[in-house]
Amino acid sequence: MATDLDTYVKGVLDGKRAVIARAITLVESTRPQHRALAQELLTELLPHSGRARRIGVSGVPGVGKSTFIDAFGTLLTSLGHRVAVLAVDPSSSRTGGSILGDKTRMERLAVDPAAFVRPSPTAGTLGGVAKATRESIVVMEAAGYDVILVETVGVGQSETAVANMVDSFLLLTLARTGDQLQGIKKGVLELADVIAVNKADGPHERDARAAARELAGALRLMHGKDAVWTPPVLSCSARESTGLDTVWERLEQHRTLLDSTGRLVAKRRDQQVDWTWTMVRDELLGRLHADPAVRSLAPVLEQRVREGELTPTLAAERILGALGSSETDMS
Ligand SMILES: Nc1nc2c(ncn2[C@@H]2O[C@H](COP(=O)(O)OP(=O)(O)OP(=O)(O)O)[C@@H](O)[C@H]2O)c(=O)[nH]1
Repeated sequence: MATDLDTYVKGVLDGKRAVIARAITLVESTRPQHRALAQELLTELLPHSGRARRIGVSGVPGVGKSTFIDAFGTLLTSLGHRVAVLAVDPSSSRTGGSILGDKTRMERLAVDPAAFVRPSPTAGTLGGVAKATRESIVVMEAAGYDVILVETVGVGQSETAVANMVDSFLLLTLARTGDQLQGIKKGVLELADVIAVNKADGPHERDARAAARELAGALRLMHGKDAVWTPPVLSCSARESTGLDTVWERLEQHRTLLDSTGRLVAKRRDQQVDWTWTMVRDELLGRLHADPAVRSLAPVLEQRVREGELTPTLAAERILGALGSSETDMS
């Protein structure tokens, strides 16, 4: 059933779940006629967006992200918040575009009327998935959700992509001490604003607390004593819903700090500009790979570079020179 722009806008602003779901499907679509309508919709919704707390949640598979988001989201809705859960997982085939996958992953939240759980778009490339998620944030905020949790798989570039679309970045980790700390990628520690050692329950509770203290010390060294914000390291149990209130408090503190220093506005503006250039780069790359002249020229040039007959610099220049030209024999 085709839906017109006004129906989309009104339905989203009224918080109608079926329309919100269709609006997100629209912004995820790569079909040209959908893209045009999606941009019109986003233009209408943009003035109604921007008021939510945007939080990234990351951690390696097995750390307990689903359990955490289910418990954390439930805590937030009990405090009166409306919570949207989005995900960036370009490798995701687990949901196949249906919401069922996440319904079973987040049992309580999926049936909570104050929450909306949306699985990662299965668009394929990270650029495509990130674009759809960024635009879905606009839809969810316009629909009145005031906490947006963006989940990411703890591998590859997805974390950086998510860090670039949220205000605060929460890293979930497991009890590790000493040498095991090396196992946490430094890059992801640099993105983290709050860290929580999960599964601090039963026999693991003491280990988790000790690991949190050790990691906190490492972070103080990393950030220096004059840092405006040193990421706090907490411990929690998603399974038993303990320590989650402190995680929320610290995320709130981080957001208040950003807000009071004017950095939240600056950060979001920078993210918009960053997003623009990311899309320009993705689009250019897409055109490059689809260009007939480039496609016929590239294998020849690659071969000549392999044979040492042509420098990579000259080959790159020729590839770029071929873009958009109908000449195919430029080797
Ligand atoms: N003891 C304990 N186990 C937990 C806790 N949180 C999650 N788990 C368990 O850890 C396993 C992985 O949990 P998931 O929530 O599926 O974690 P995940 O692999 O990061 O999640 P996805 O990537 O979303 O699939 C499950 O067996 C959970 O029951 C916790 O706080 N304590």
